[in-house]
Parts: sequence; C-alpha cells; structure tokens
Amino acid sequence: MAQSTLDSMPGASTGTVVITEPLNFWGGKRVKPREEKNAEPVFEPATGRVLCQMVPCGAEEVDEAIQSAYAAYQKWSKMAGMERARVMLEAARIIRERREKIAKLEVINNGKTITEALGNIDFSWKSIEYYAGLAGTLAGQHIQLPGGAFAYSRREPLGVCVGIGAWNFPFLITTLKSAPALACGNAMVYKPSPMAPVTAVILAEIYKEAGVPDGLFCVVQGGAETGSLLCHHPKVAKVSFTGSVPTGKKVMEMSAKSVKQVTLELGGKSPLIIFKDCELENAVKGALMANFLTQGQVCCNGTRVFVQREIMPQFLEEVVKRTKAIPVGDPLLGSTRMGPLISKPQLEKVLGFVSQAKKEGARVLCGGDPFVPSDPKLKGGYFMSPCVLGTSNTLVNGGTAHAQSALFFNTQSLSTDNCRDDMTCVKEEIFGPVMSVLPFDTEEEVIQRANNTTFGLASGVFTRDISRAHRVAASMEAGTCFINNYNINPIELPFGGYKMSGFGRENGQVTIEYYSQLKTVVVEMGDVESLF
Ligand SMILES: NC(=O)c1ccc[n+]([C@@H]2O[C@H](COP(=O)([O-])OP(=O)(O)OC[C@H]3O[C@@H](n4cnc5c(N)ncnc54)[C@H](O)[C@@H]3O)[C@@H](O)[C@H]2O)c1
Ligand SMILES: CCCCC=O
Repeated sequence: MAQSTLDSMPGASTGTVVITEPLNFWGGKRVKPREEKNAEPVFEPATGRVLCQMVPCGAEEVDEAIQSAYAAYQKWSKMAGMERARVMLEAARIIRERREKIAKLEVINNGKTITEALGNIDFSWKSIEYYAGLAGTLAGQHIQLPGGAFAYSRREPLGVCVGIGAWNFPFLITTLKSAPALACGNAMVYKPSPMAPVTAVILAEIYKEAGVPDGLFCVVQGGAETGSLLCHHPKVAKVSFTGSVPTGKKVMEMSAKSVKQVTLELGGKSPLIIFKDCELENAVKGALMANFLTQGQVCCNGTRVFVQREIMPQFLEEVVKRTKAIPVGDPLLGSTRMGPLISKPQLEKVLGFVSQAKKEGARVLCGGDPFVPSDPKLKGGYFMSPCVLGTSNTLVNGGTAHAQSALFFNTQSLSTDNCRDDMTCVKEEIFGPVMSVLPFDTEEEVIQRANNTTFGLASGVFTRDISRAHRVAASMEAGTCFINNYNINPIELPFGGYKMSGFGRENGQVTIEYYSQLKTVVVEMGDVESLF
C-alpha cells in the first residue's frame, strides 16, 4: 500500500513537501502516467513552490479506469446494502484515524488553514458514515394489482458514475460524491481539479484498504480535456460535477449527447440580509463566517451583505475591526485564520475585482491588497488581506446622530463611495476574501434585490422577528436559507442550487435519488388475457 505521502506528513511543515508518487488510481493500485509530456506543475499556495507534477490522463487511460470501474461495479452492485455499509464504515474509521495527516496534506496543496482542513476531513468521514447508514435501508415498494397480480419496484444503481471536482474542498468533494454513489451500489471514476490533485488518491487507497473491489473507486488526473473524455464515454451513466457555471454548462451539453444523468453543483453570489432588529454580535460573526472561510473560496458564501440602513455604521465598525484582525499567514499554524489563495492567477483575479470595484465607485474599507507574511519562506505565497467593500453614504438617506458618531471612516466621501447592485463586485462571483456591503431600507426592497441575480445557491437572514425570518426564507430564490447563522451545512441537509447555481442535490437522504434508479417488476399470477 503506497502510503508514503501520508507517512511523511507528521513531520511535514510548509515549504518542505515534494510528492513524487503517481496520482492516478485504478484496478486497485496507483498507476503511473503513460507519458509525462503534458505534465503541469502543481504549486504549494503558501510558498509558490512546485509540490508535484500533474500529468493529464489521455483517452486510453480514461478508458482503462472506466473499464476497471465497470468490472468492480458488477461485484459491488450485487452485494447487500448492509455488506456495502460495513466496508464503508471501515473506510470512515480509517479516515478518522488518519485525519491529521490527511488534513495536513490538504493544507499543503490547497492553502486553507489546518483548523478548517481538520473540520473538512471530519465532515468527510461523517459523510461516508451517513451514507453507509442509508445503504441498508434502500428499498422499493410492493403494489397489489387486480386478480392477485402484483408489482414491486427495485432501487437499483446507475452503473459507473463520474465525479468531477473543484479545488476548494478537494478531499471533501471527493467523499460527498463517492459516499452516496457507493452506498447505492455504483462505481465511481473521479477527476479532481488539476490544481488540487493530491488527496483524492488517498481516498482511493483508503477505500481499497477498507475492502471495496479493485476498481470500484478510481482517480484519473487531468483538466478540461480529461473531463471531456469522461463526459463523452459511453460506459458512464452519470456525471456529478462541482465547479463554475460556464464549465457546468459544457458538462451538461456533453452529457446530453448520450443522455447521461447530471448533477451540477455550481457557483453562487449569495445574499445575506441583516435587519436592524438582529442580534448585532451574531450578525457580525455570521457575516465573517459567510465570507472568509477558505480565503473566501466557498461556493455558498454570502458575499452580498445587505444591511438595514439604521444599523450600518455599527455593523461596519465591527466587521471592519474584526476583518483587519484576521491572522493571515502559514496555514499549517493553529493560530492562522486565513491562508493563501489557491494560485497566482486566482490571487490576481481577486485583486482585479477589488481594483474594478474602486473604479466603479466602491470604497475599500479594509484589505484588498497583496499580503507578504513576515516569515521568509512564505514570500512567494499567494496571500492577500481580507477585504470589505462598503458604502459610506448610508447616513445621507436617514441615519441617526448616534449612528453618525459611530462612523470610523473618512466622512468626506459620504455621498459618492458605495457598493451598488450594478457593480461588478456585487454581480459576479469573486471567489476570494471580498465582502460587499450594501444598504437597504425595507423588507420588500431587499427581497427583490437579493433575488436579482442569475445565481441561487444560498441565502441568509438575521432578524429577531420570527415571522419575518420565515417570510424571507420562503421568498429567497436559493437552495438554502440560513436563519440567524451562515454556512451551516452538515451532511444530513440537502445542498444544491436554484437557477444557474445548478440542479440535483448533494448531502441528505435525497441524494440517494440522484445515484439510483427505479425498476418496476410486474408479476402476473393468472392467465394472460389477450385482445388478439
Ligand atoms: N455548488 C457547489 O457545491 C460548489 C462547491 C465548490 C465549488 N463550486 C464552484 O466551483 C468554482 C470554482 O472551482 P473551479 O475553478 O475548479 O471550477 P472549474 O469549472 O474551472 O473546474 C471544475 C472542474 O471541472 C473540470 N473541467 C474544466 N473544464 C472541463 C470540461 N470542458 N469538461 C469537463 N471538466 C472540465 C476542471 O478540471 C475541474 O476539475 C466556483 O464557481 C465555485 O462556486 C461549487
Ligand atoms: C463541499 C462544500 C461545498 C462548499 C462550496 O464551495
């Protein structure tokens, strides 16, 4: 069992790890790339060093992986749900036992803090436990028909499912797709993001160690080309995709050619609505949790923060003070709360959004600059200071004298600097640590503005008024609405988008529907009545 990458983890620190083991996995083992000529460097975001090479799989390798998955599917799908559950529970146990090592590797590849990565790994083993629990409950119905005839339905797997993942939760996305797939009796071929390729193969090794048939969970490395080979392959029954809206559309189009089932978990630009009757301390904490986890690279983040005008000054004072105090630095240190962004291009893209926001008239209330930590080994890392883009004319339209005295920024620009709904930073998914704050006056107005987006992944509301909370939740055109908190997504709860944020669901019992199909079996107990 090639466990050397994980075995080197306990003593590993930022800037020390180099990975040379193959990152593909099929037929029950790691597989070396056939040819190295298209190798792409994978960087450690905290240092900018090369961590490993990602070599994309070509058509023959993709086919080999899919054939190996299909062979395993023939065995796995015939096992009883309870038998599959026992293997999955063992996989969950192994992940739990190795959580620190896996989390460390995730941090080195992704840049998120160790505190968050440990939480992600715990979420991962819980997701496998959860679907192991459901595996033994999968059942159909028995239906009586006239004359003693009857029918029953069988809940059957789909076959070989493909998972294509994003880079922001590399190990977790791998488990959120594979756990329900395997519980239902499918096999899975998974393609991680080329920017975060190193932990999916660890999960493949763990499934193997837990006892799945060789080939049941395969990993192929690559980018768009490899992804497209997977979506076009005739032996693939379903594609579960997590990524951006433009790529999601392509995946849907490619999958449509052979009528494959599709789940799309796409981007967002979610509203967080804070009413003046909220518990302000919780609303401030909620806004930070809605924007700055994983350096703001979270699909369901509440990046459009609508604040009722009367409480804007107090809200901004607290949010900016706490944002400025976020410790940015070495993601492997327990005290760090924000690490580097995933890549140099991503950092430049996010800083570009901040510059554009300034040009369009927004006021940078804090952050939004490249950040160079004092530790010399982090000088080449992709760090930036977390940013709040604000509005400073909130008082012009009706603030109180008390609120005015709470202003902490330059009051000269009261009438001009603003985040507005038509700004690029408010309309587009930034996928970085940038919060846009917008004032509002009435419930009716804010509901209309919150829904005025093509995205629909999540939403949130802070208020003490219970009726208003549920009224707003019902009005949100989004797959989730958090009341008086944000980014609470445990495995038991269905997660997914409305509108262009996608369709299908991950997590929760409902996901079984997306990895299985119903067969109806009709049984005659008498003679055939023929009209002919
Ligand atoms: N809704 C969710 O659950 C969720 C979760 C995480 C991330 N996201 C979204 O993901 C995006 C960020 O991730 P990203 O930058 O990796 O997204 P991306 O769309 O660039 O890439 C996602 C995956 O698709 C692959 N891919 C690219 N082109 C392809 C093609 N033509 N055919 C098949 N596969 C292809 C990539 O290699 C990668 O594995 C954000 O928009 C974010 O909101 C959504
Ligand atoms: C896997 C968790 C999804 C959160 C969005 O990026």
